[in-house]
Amino acid sequence: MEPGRRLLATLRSGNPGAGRRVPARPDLPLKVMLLGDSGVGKTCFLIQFKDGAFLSGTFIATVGIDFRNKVVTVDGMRVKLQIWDTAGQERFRSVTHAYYRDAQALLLLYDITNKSSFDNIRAWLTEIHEYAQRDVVIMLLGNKADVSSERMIRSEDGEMLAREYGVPFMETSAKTGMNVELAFLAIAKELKYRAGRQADEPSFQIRDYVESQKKRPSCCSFL
Ligand SMILES: Nc1nc2c(ncn2[C@@H]2O[C@H](COP(=O)(O)OP(=O)(O)OP(=O)(O)O)[C@@H](O)[C@H]2O)c(=O)[nH]1
Repeated sequence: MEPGRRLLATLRSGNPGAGRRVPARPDLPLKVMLLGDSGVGKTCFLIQFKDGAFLSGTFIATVGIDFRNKVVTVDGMRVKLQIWDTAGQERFRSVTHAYYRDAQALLLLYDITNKSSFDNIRAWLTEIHEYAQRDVVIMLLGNKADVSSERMIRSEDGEMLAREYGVPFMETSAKTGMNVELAFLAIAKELKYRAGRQADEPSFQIRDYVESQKKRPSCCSFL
């Protein structure tokens, strides 16, 4: 019996122990990592999700690795996301590699205004295949979609690369919040689904879900 129902049943039965605090239903803990070149917006992406705020102004590169927790509710279940924000700079790679193994999901970001951050995605995927779990959930994100005037990478190119690697894709903005929550929710849904599908639960396809829910930047690219 679920803890909530058990509490209700105990209260109804008038059991003397009914006044005791019943522990909340345990959260499903999940580890997510943010990866991508330095400056693509990983820290801002995390802050936007966690606090709904955008860190503008001087760019301060992450040193090593840091994490934040956020609980989301997915189809009635509390999912505790532990989100690791990694330093994109090359010199911290050996530190961050050590954390790949424990991650159940990876959000891999590039910056749509920075071509080299997109060109480096293949190298990131090679590292991921080397260090992460085989069944890790990967999502490709083209961040800074709000800066359409400086766009260097077409949305179609992001889509093509994602299709080649069989991963879901969307463009995001840590500044406006576009698709930020959706990225984490889609991952939480996928991992919750994998953790234990209920008999009456329909099957879940993360790519279909992302395609049906994602917002597209309002202005098309100049490319
Ligand atoms: N316009 C716009 N600027 C962004 C966005 N995301 C991040 N930025 C800016 O890009 C710069 C780098 O952002 P960070 O989040 O610090 O980048 P990072 O990927 O964490 O960088 P490292 O810690 O070095 O790996 C900052 O000046 C941010 O204000 C976005 O979605 N839109």
